[in-house]
Amino acid sequence: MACSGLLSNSFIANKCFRPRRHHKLAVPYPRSFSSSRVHLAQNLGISMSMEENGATKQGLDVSRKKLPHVLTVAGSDSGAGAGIQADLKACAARGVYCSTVITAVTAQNTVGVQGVNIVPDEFVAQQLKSVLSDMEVDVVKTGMLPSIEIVKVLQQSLKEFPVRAVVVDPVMISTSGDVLADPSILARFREELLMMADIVTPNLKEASTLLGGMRLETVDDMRRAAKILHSMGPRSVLVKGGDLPESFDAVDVFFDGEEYHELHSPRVKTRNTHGTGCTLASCIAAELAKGSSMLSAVKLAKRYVETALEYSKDIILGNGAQGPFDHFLRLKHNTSTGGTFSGNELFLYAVTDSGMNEKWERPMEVAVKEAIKGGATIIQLREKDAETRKFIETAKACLKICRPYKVPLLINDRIDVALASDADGVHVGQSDMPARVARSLLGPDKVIGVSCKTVEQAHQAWLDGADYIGCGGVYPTSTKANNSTVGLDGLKTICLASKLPVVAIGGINASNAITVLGIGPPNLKGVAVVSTVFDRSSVVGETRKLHSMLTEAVLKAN
Ligand SMILES: Cc1ncc(COP(=O)(O)OP(=O)(O)O)c(N)n1
Ligand SMILES: Cc1ncsc1CCOP(=O)(O)O
Ligand SMILES: [Mg+2]
Repeated sequence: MACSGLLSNSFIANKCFRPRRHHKLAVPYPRSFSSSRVHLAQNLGISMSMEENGATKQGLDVSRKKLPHVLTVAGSDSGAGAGIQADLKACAARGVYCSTVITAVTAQNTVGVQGVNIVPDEFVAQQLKSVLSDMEVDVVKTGMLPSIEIVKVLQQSLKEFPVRAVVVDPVMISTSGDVLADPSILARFREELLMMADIVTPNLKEASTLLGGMRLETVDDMRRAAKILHSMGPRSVLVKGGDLPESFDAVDVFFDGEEYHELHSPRVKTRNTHGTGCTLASCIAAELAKGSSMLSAVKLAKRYVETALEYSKDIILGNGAQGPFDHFLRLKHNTSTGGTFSGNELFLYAVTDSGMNEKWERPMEVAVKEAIKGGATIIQLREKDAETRKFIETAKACLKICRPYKVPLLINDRIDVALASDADGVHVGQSDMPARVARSLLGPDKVIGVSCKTVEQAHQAWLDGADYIGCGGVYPTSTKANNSTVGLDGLKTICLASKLPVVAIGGINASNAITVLGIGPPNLKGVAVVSTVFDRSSVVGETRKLHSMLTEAVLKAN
């Protein structure tokens, strides 16, 4: 039996328990998005035959999937908040391979830029050739281009090795106000680089500088700037309004030559904004490499940056005015749930139901105690109709039962009840309070579970700082009316996509629990049950039966 989810379950033991030719496109330079079959196939992640894509057979794997690939051409930031380092982190966070051509090495920190050492243009050319001639780059993202010669070198390289899209972040002024590009480069930007850009992403200062000092103080000014910049050649323009005075939201203006889109996001109060421009542009590039349209790439990138800023707002690093942020959303949460929640707690997850308790004339505390005695490894109080005060009292009483057994007690839906009772966490669904908000209310030490039926929801749960996801209904159940099912296939797809541990829920009982856990992904950590343990005359008996079946399956698989 394929039972790796179970195999990796340490909780039970604890408790009792290679080169390929570059696809040259027959598309006129510099326009880069092509509907050619090669690129359509690449967008879909399908490898074309060797003969079709022009590669030779020798030494190649015909069946391999195309890896989305962004090449960043930018400067190195010793503080690692911006530049090449930010680009690498951003692409990694978005699941895209990132290669690097370094144009300059800067000495900088949170205070500012202390030194810039420009890489000789011949060596920039050599780096470009090394990567572009070999590594199937989808999208090039440019950052700091510190000399006209380097811009020329890049232009030449892209003529020789066209890519699908070019994202130009016109880095001229760092967030600390230091000028990073020679002013004479401006003309070249305007005449050449903007011409080859599929999108250019200036902030207000950069847009103003590119437009000869145009005053940009309102969203209408940004719209005008976007239009003029668009007339200079890029296919799309994103003017970022993060520095717009007196705006409540952060407003960016996107213009593709036809339509304007005002993209609003909540303004995150933080000093940790160093590298947001590089990160946003890299994310746009990453999403384009994965196949997104330009507007959705921009939207996804904005949302990611907003999330990362929110997560990193309290990080303290360096003494300067602007700190870096955490692209992986982990630094702040290193201490999440005291670092103790591993996911193994999800092995046998008992979710209460007051209707069932009433039917069997059993107080909640008794039901919880029996479930724990039978081997439940985590409890959730799911009380849909309880009065708030009573719910808090019950939660407190159940916590007294759970704590000596070190069994976490979570509260379904009600963050207020979790806070008031000092429960170990909450479980929220897609129509409940967003996990990100729950996290900011509960802090880093509480457990947060999120119900997910799709890969996108699972990804968002991770972005939002959840600790696990509940996936289901796996099977139909009368416990939760009108609940759509994902089946075993859906469960497996979500587990494989999830970076978080997963517990399966919905219609799980003694006859199918082993099959469910047997589907294999190692992050499938357990089963959550309601009726199988609580709609029975003996909670302890039913829980024990399920626990010993699961444990036996683990031991057998081992
Ligand atoms: C472990 C676990 N997984 C999923 C759910 C369902 O939560 P939700 O989608 O919010 O539905 P309700 O339980 O609130 O009806 C859960 N409770 N526990
Ligand atoms: C709360 C919930 N969420 C998805 S299915 C479900 C109910 C599961 O109940 P049962 O274990 O009785 O099928
Ligand atoms: Mg809910």
